[in-house]
Amino acid sequence: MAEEVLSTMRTVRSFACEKRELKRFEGLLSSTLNVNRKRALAYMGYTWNNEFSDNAILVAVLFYGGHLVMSGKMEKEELITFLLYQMQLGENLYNLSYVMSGLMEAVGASRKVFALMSREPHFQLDGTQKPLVNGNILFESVSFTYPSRPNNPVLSDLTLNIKAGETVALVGPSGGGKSSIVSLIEHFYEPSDGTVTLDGVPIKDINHVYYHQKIALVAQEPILYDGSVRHNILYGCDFATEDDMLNASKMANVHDFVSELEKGYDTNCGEKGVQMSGGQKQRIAIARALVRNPAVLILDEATSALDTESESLVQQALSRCAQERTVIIIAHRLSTIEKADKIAVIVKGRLVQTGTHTDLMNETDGMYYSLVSRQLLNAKVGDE
Ligand SMILES: Nc1ncnc2c1ncn2[C@@H]1O[C@H](COP(=O)(O)OP(=O)(O)OP(=O)(O)O)[C@@H](O)[C@H]1O
Repeated sequence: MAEEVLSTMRTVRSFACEKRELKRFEGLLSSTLNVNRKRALAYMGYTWNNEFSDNAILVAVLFYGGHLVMSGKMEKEELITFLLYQMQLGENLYNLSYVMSGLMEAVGASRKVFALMSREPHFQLDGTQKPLVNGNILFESVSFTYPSRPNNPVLSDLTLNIKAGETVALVGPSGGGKSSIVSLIEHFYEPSDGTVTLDGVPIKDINHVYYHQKIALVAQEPILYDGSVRHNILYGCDFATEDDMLNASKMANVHDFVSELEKGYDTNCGEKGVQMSGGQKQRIAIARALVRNPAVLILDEATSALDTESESLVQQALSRCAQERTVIIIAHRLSTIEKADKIAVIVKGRLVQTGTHTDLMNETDGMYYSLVSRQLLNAKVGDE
């Protein structure tokens, strides 16, 4: 709990929840204290019992042994020998109980570790194929349900063909399943039904490392690591040169702001990128995706944290690099996807419309038309 709260300190402070979190922490500490108190009591009982039995046995042995010696049934040397053996045995049993309690503690703690170690993943990343990638992605009658919510189907019988070199935008109401489509393309999950293929090869059969060199994702919430800007851009891309990194940075509009920093590309981004602004994080994440020169580029709300000027610069850069590759864009601001080759409207896990912006705007009773009209209306009301 302490780790979670410390790493989200800004949220805690901005909602003035310090005292509440402190209380929660105290609550957890006092339950730990209760367990420790019980343990101390049990240990005290055990030690008293042990010492009492030890002394009781000694008294009994001395009493009965003394009686045997005095009545001539036993030699006094034999009694002393017996006493010495008995004391040694007692000590060893005492030590054995210590070892046993340590052992029991270790068994309790290791149960979780072994459960994790023997956990079988839902699917193996054991694909071996390394096909030549052009960037055709095909969803064939795909249905999908998250394993944690088996009764909540997210995609139903979805067929979507994304041709190589096309820029395809996924739009639709929030919660419709757009990011889930991206998760399936990224092979974070496997569909419950149907197949997802890249250039005709089911993605589960493609080598994991090879596949992710060809497909790059800029996620909704870009995650940066504690390390330099260079380290973050080149993450998992050992084959890229310094020039590749500079090119990608220029394309993603990172170069200008990094050049103004004292340490340039060696500037630290901080844990989870906390020392960068939201827009800078997104641009670094875009550079990280571009540096590997992917055949398929996925942008999940990738420019949502940018101001209008940076957004248009990044959009220009993205449309420049979109010419040579397949691009899949999810954007809520529909103005950013007007130029896409194809727009797929996803509602409640189903594909309800596909076509270009012009085609879909002609279908005045369609979902896309109403989404665009609503956004235009909101923008107008905002302006007024
Ligand atoms: N990891 C998860 N586990 C269980 N259910 C999830 C998970 N991620 C998303 N969902 C559910 O799947 C449905 C589709 O979510 P998804 O994120 O794909 O929608 P979306 O169209 O991308 O939404 P948005 O536009 O708001 O990002 C939602 O009902 C959501 O609650």
